[in-house]
Amino acid sequence: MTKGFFMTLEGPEGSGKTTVAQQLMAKLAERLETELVLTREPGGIEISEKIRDVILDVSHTMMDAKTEALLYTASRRQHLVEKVLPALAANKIVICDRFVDSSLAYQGYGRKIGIDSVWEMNQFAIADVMPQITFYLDVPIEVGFERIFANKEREVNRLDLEKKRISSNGGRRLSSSYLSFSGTNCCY
Ligand SMILES: Nc1ncnc2c1ncn2[C@@H]1O[C@H](COP(=O)(O)OP(=O)(O)OP(=O)(O)O)[C@@H](O)[C@H]1O
Ligand SMILES: Cc1cn([C@H]2C[C@H](O)[C@@H](COP(=O)(O)O)O2)c(=O)[nH]c1=O
Repeated sequence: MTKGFFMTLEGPEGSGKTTVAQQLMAKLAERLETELVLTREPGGIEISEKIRDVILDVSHTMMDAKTEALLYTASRRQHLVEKVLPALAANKIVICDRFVDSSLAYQGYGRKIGIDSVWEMNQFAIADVMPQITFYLDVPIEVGFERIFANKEREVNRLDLEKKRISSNGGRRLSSSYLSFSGTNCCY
């Protein structure tokens, strides 16, 4: 049985998840004694950051959609057991930039693998561990991409290059896919 509190941020690239996560962290730290952990997916720990590098490498244009989905899931599993679950067991508040909803939206809908298949694959990794609350930053995909491409310091990754070609229709599909599986604990 986990203790602590697990919250996640979701939304398209450039929607402001990292910015909001840092602000949330600062506000909570002002008000609470509880220890806070700010982390991200894919990544957050050494093994998962290495998996992130493999996924986002611009030279990996041959990557199969299911391979990509499995890599996100493997990264999630390791991050969960090595960082998130121990923090929750120690009664900490964990704020995570992306979690399983990203896989449902990007791999399930975006890559057309299917929500049920991606959910099933992720169950093997997360075994019913879900956030108590998810904040969805509802920013149009085009606005998010304008922001990130305006930031010359941000390294452009394989997925950014792909999405530069995404039409506004593709963006709307991603947003509506997030909304389609939002649960009662989600602040979308
Ligand atoms: N409310 C906002 N209005 C305008 N620009 C913003 C806002 N919030 C964040 N930004 C800017 O947009 C860019 C992306 O923000 P941020 O990194 O927080 O988004 P993100 O959702 O975490 O992106 P990514 O998915 O690429 O990690 C940054 O340059 C940031 O300064
Ligand atoms: C967790 C997760 C992420 N993605 C995608 C979304 C982004 O394009 C990249 C990197 O994430 P960032 O927050 O923008 O730095 O990975 C995904 O497709 N599936 C996932 O499960």
